[in-house]
Amino acid sequence: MKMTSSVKDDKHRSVKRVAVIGAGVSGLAAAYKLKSHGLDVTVFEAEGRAGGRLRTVSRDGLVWDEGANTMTENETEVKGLISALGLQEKQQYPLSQHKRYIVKNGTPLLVPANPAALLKSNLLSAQSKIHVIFEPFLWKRNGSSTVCDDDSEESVSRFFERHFGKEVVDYLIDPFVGGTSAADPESLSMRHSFPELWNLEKRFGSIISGALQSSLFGKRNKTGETKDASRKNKHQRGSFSFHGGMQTLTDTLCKEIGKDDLTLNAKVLTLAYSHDGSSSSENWSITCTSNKKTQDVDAVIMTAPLGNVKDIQITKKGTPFSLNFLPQVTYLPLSVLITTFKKENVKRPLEGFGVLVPSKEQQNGFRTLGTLFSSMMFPDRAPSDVHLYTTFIGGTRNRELAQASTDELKKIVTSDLRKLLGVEGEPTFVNHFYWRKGFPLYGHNYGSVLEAIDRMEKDLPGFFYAGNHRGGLSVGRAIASGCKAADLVISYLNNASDNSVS
Ligand SMILES: Cc1cc2nc3c(=O)[nH]c(=O)nc-3n(C[C@H](O)[C@H](O)[C@H](O)COP(=O)(O)OP(=O)(O)OC[C@H]3O[C@@H](n4cnc5c(N)ncnc54)[C@H](O)[C@@H]3O)c2cc1C
Ligand SMILES: C=Cc1c2[nH]c(c1C)Cc1[nH]c(c(CCC(=O)O)c1C)Cc1[nH]c(c(C)c1CCC(=O)O)Cc1[nH]c(c(C)c1C=C)C2
Repeated sequence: MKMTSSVKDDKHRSVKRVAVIGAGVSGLAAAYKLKSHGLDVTVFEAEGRAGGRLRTVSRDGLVWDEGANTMTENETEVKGLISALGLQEKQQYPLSQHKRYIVKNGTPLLVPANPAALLKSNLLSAQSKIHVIFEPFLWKRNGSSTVCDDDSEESVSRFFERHFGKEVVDYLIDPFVGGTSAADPESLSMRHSFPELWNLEKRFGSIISGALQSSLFGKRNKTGETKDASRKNKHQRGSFSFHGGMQTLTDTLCKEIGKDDLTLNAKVLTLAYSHDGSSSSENWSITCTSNKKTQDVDAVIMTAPLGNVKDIQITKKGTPFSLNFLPQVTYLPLSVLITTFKKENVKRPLEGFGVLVPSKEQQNGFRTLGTLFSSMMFPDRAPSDVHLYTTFIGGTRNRELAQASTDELKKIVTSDLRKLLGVEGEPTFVNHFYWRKGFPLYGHNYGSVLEAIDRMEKDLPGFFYAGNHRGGLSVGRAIASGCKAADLVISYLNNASDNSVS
């Protein structure tokens, strides 16, 4: 009787089989790439739906995203994927997306888009503006006289305070990191959150002169790298979504991968590596919740959050492979509240992307992290007589509040939007989605998390890790990480075949 779903005696079949664990955007991008390369792929997804943190809902004439709302095309892998899927026509660019607001003293102020606007803006005091202009000279006097050494885990707040002063941290950096990671600048490691700026300091000292010198150098340099960069800029039209919401991307990926190769409600429980030296094929056996049968594959791409990987029982050549070396990853909880208000009840609506609330503004009674002006960005996502808003609550700033009831959060959101936009009365529609583990924190121990991922890959041949725990939190970075893992699998399998032939 055949106990496994693969053909055990067909050791030298030419088509290799790969398991992708997790059907978030990184796993789906990896699976799509492997399949396009002619490999057999099975995607295992624990939940009853694919998409992970890309999650769009369409109801009552509204379209909203409960996870990622927009993405960028900064990574070449993203551009390649969108074009391979033929999704360019479905890309939806937000109206007035460069208008972003930060709250100061209770009032939303436009974020300055360039240095001249910064000088005119009320977001910073005259003293802070001078600090920014003279950063090339002041940063050395303010901070330690030497550039930080590689191993220290300096926080984002300390780094920027050394360069630009406290007010810049409080009213630019704090809201920016809140709106891109739900974290606060004290908890984040500079090296892991802003590696480019971290390296810029190492090269040039001053951030401003470093940025100027590297852009000048880039303009003078006529090498391929510069041409690439300018080509890239041409195509960078900012953030975008898709018609129908962000899930259009993962739905399209699922369609291309095909139902038969995507198993939902299939939480992976065990992974066994059993290379016996006789063949390069089918070294991995997998069991999951949906199917008691073992599935045999040649390589594995893991995209489940590291916290979940710890729950998987892994064995190597019959012996338990302990994952005790994986450090604890801190996760940030987040609630996302969708509200609509009749247009006539919003007295001071703002056009643009959205508004961010710095931590300091809690002293003025604000409790949310920020709100996206969803129907201002995408007018087709709500009936024309209402405004649709997407508000974020929780993160490191307020872990408890992230878990509050819908009713309590509705009051908090309404109160903040009353102060910011002049909403009156109750929202006409409310929807609440709670992410218990919304984001991994790129905190001060993040170096050890990355080392542990490297160790897993080194000790487990044919095992590759991808997703937003490595190399960045954004959708674009997750896609790039999935595509890179797929490339590594392809060369691993090619090498394995070459070795088994010789
Ligand atoms: C509220 C919110 C807003 C965001 N906004 C933006 C934004 O505007 N722009 C942006 O660029 N990024 C945004 N992000 C970040 C971005 O959405 C994520 O970083 C990205 O989608 C992560 O993709 P992933 O594939 O790495 O992980 P995930 O999407 O988390 O996918 C991992 C999958 O693995 C599955 N899984 C777990 N354990 C197992 C197991 N044992 N077996 C099988 N499957 C398993 C999970 O169910 C999940 O589907 C946001 C995230 C959140 C939470
Ligand atoms: C207020 C909370 C949050 C808002 N969005 C997110 C949170 C936690 C999640 C999020 N948004 C973006 C990313 C990707 C980050 C990246 O590394 O690219 C994540 C994880 C996109 C994004 N949102 C803002 C910026 C500046 C970016 C980067 C891309 C871009 O510039 O478009 C700012 C921002 N986020 C929120 C609001 C209301 C807002 C600005 C007004 C909500």
